[in-house]
Amino acid sequence: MTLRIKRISSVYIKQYFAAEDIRLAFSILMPYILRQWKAYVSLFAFMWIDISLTLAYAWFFGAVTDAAIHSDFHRLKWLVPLGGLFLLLSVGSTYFGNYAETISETGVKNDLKADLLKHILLLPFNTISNLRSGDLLSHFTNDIHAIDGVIGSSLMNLIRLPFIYLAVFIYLMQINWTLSLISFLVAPAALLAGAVFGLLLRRNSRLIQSLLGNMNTLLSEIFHGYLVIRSFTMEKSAFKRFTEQNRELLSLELQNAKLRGLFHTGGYAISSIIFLLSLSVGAYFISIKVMSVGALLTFINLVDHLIYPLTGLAGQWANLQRSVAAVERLSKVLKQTPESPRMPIYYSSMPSIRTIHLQNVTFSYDSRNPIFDQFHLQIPAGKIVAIVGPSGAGKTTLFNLLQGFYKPQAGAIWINGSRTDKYSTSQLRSFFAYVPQETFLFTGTIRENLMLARPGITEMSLVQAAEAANIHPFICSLPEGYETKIGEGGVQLSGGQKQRLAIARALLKDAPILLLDEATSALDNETEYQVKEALGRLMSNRTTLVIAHRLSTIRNADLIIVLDQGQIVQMGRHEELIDEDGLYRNLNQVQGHNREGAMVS
Ligand SMILES: Nc1ncnc2c1ncn2[C@@H]1O[C@H](COP(=O)(O)OP(=O)(O)OP(=O)(O)O)[C@@H](O)[C@H]1O
Repeated sequence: MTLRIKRISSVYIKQYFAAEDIRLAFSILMPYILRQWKAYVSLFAFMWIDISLTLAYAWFFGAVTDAAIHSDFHRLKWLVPLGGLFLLLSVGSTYFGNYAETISETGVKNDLKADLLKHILLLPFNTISNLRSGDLLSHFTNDIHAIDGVIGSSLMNLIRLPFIYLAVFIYLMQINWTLSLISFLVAPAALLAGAVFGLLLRRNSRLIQSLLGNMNTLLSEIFHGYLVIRSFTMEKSAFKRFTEQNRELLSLELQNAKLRGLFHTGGYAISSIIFLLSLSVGAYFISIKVMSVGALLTFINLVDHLIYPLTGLAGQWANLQRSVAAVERLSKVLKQTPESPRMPIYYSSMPSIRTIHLQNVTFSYDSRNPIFDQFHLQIPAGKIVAIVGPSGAGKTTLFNLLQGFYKPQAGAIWINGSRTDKYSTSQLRSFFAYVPQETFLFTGTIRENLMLARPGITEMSLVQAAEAANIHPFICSLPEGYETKIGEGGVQLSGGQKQRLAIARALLKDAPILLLDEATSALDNETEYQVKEALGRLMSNRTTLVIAHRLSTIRNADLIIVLDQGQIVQMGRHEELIDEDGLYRNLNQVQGHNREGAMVS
């Protein structure tokens, strides 16, 4: 039994102090705190001014009272201006102390926020795909704001409160040691109440933080999947999931409020008892002439400083723990190894491309089910190469590997005679202009969306690219032309218009390898023909890899590679492959094309 109690209490003590978590939090935050060292040194100085002023004020009240009782006008003459000086000092230190606190807290938070985003932008694809977008958002909206306890006033209070307690206790002992000892008697009760409160509050705060992350994930899913929710009449179930989480949050917040309420009431009760006791015993001491009225006033003024540091310490400790939990959540992202130490930059000069070569490439997303196993592929320079194959064959994965979004577990990819892992991320990304399967446009104007492909582009190149993608006439038909705002994700555009903008953006990048993943799938036949014609001109001096499901779109390709379950099952030109008894002919037949690639009526 005693062993069990010992074990339980050791678990609680461990949980309460959580030394390892605190060490981790400080190891992450210390560089940011040190960057704001001037603000922290000022805060430390203001803390001492504050402690000194607390004692000085209490002494002042006593001295003024005694001087008034004894009609000592000579003393009052210099005491009153001294009080004014204390007041000025107090106002000044409060103002500058608050200012230093804001600088230190916001400075740390801003730097941390910037570094966190930078870190996320540099994470490898396989890491980022395992992190939930709602949690990532929650790091910025909740967690960073919850770190106050380890960087701001709570941290300072953890240092300040023991000092103020000690300073006041020594001072009060000199005034009247019997009275001081009475207040000392409640110290264990105050400490214990604080400790229990701290532990419960910390546990609740952790649950709240994690629930906020879940709610952010749910909300981001609702907003991104808005169309699906409305068309599948999922409004009720989405709303129900949200209200359930919201209710859970409310109940946790209420528990927190109850805890705080209980704690503050307890603290208030203890303070009031001590006040009454001190006043009664003090009044008795005055009546037997052991104490002056001024001394009692000083005592009463200060005695509260013997209670709130004890109860307050636990509150500050709970704040610190809550912040430690927030840093712990941030550390899950921060400890992930970035892909490269620096942000890649845009390379404008277009290197000439010779070949792309995949040698013995083995790759799997989950290290268990290989998408490619000992895969070989030689892509000739300056040609149009089409990749076809059934869904899930590995076509997009091939594009992902080429661009270095994922690294093969074995084998190597060579571009221009060098292994891709020998290129910096900036160099590697400069080789490719990519039109992904799902078009993504940014909130802003058409011009802004095109310009991001190549900073500092001339108006002529911009228009040329838009013309090549057959989107220029449409842009000119809009009242605000290139300055038209396209809404979040380009919601104000049709699928085909978005796709043509994405093609123009890729063309503007002027990279030597063009990767088109179903880039014309949203276009009608006429537009597709025009875009392809324009693309054809642009493809002339670059290597183009095209993924296409509609086989009619790739029959002029220089080389068609037929992929099935990560293997090349056929390779050749359309005319050669259509004659072979194989997957390519089957796929053609399924799509109802004849030998020339025309639709069979
Ligand atoms: N991020 C990922 N994590 C885990 N598995 C993935 C991931 N992306 C794709 N896969 C799996 O890898 C396989 C190949 O997918 P890939 O997207 O390359 O196929 P695809 O040939 O481009 O298909 P589609 O024509 O349908 O676009 C599929 O089985 C898919 O489930």
